[in-house]
Amino acid sequence: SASNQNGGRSGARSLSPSPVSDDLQKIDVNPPKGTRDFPPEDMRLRNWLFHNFQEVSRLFGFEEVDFPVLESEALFIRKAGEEIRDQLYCFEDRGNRRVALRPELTPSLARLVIQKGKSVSLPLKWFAVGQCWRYERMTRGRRREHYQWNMDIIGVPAVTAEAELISSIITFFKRIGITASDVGFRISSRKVLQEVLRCHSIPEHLFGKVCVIIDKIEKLPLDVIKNDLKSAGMSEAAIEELLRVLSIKSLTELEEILGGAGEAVADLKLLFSLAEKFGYSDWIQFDASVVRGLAYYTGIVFECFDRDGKLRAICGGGRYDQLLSTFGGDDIPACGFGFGDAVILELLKEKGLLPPLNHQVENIVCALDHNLQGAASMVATTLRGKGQSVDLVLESKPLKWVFKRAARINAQRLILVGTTEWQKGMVGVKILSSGEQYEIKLDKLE
Ligand SMILES: CC(=O)Nc1cnc2ccccc2c1
Repeated sequence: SASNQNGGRSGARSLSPSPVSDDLQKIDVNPPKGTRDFPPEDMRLRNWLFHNFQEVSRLFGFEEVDFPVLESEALFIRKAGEEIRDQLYCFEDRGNRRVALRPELTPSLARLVIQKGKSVSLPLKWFAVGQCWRYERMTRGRRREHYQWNMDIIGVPAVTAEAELISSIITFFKRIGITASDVGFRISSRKVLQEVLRCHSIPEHLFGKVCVIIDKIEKLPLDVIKNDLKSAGMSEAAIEELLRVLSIKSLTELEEILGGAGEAVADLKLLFSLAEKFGYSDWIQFDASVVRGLAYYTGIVFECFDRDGKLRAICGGGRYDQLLSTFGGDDIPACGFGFGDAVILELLKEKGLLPPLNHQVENIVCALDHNLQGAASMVATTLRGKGQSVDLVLESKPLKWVFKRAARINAQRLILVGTTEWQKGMVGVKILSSGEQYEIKLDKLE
């Protein structure tokens, strides 16, 4: 039946109040505090970055997984005084459930592994790229969300897993033009701390909390660190020994202090020898002061830093052999890393390595007469059927407008549908880079 544009409701529509008139105030067009929109130029850069994350994950044989951004708050409640806990974006939902926007991906991954149980065979090599959230008082003006690339190997106790993960990150860096003179990895093992704490018979349950305190050693004054360690239950002697061990800068020295029998030294020696075989020795260094700020790491920990020292850690990770069992799962070893989308872009900007990305379209199709709009749609559909991208001009516009739009969208070709040509089943083609112009039968167009 003939109906007007809006389905015959025009009469009714003009009578009902327009939504804006209810209250004249304009909505805030900016995104919520600490969050970002991704307009096309930013989305192109994000897609380029994520494509590289995904390509490297593919090269390493990892499978992609994803989880809800909303999780039970319980997944992230750890009593080790972590910053990530203080800033949890949590709330009570309409069903009175305590929920949180995930601040990281690893707990969700652990949850899914446990949920899958025996139905998956180990080892698992899973990756995810997901948005993570924190709620910070905007006093610090920092972002409340970022995207993280995570790679995890579940079910491999040997440090061959950590060596593989570090290799994947270096593969990523090489793909985007970052070299070993731009960044490096500081590597240590929390088993170093563990052995010191055991020597001073510090109870195991303090381990996570001590690590979280130590992780702040570069950010807080030493006496504050010492006080926190004391109130965490460490003796003066234990604190002194711990701080001394943390200042060790070589594996040889570490072996002298801890002896060659411990797992810490053995793990690190094996990791560094594997690095040699992978060919990335000049990307890594031992640094006993690296602990990372997440309570659940139990072994090797690493973080990537920019050698100019201008930026925060680019990425970080480590072994978390107890996380699954703390969630009630089996005692399954695991290790992984998180790689945020913010610092890496700052580094690429610094290095002049941001890729030039612009919007491209192969064809812009335009009817030269409003009676040929249908014909133009057929031409667009034919080209799209051949895998060609088409920006179809949807209203009758002066040619000047069409050329301007063609330039703005970086069209390679202008396809003109004119009456005389169309009667011969032909269209006009203009190659916009060369200006070359010709007519062609539609089915010859590709
Ligand atoms: C540099 C940056 O944006 N960091 C950042 C931003 N948002 C987050 C959100 C959750 C957890 C960590 C986060 C870290």
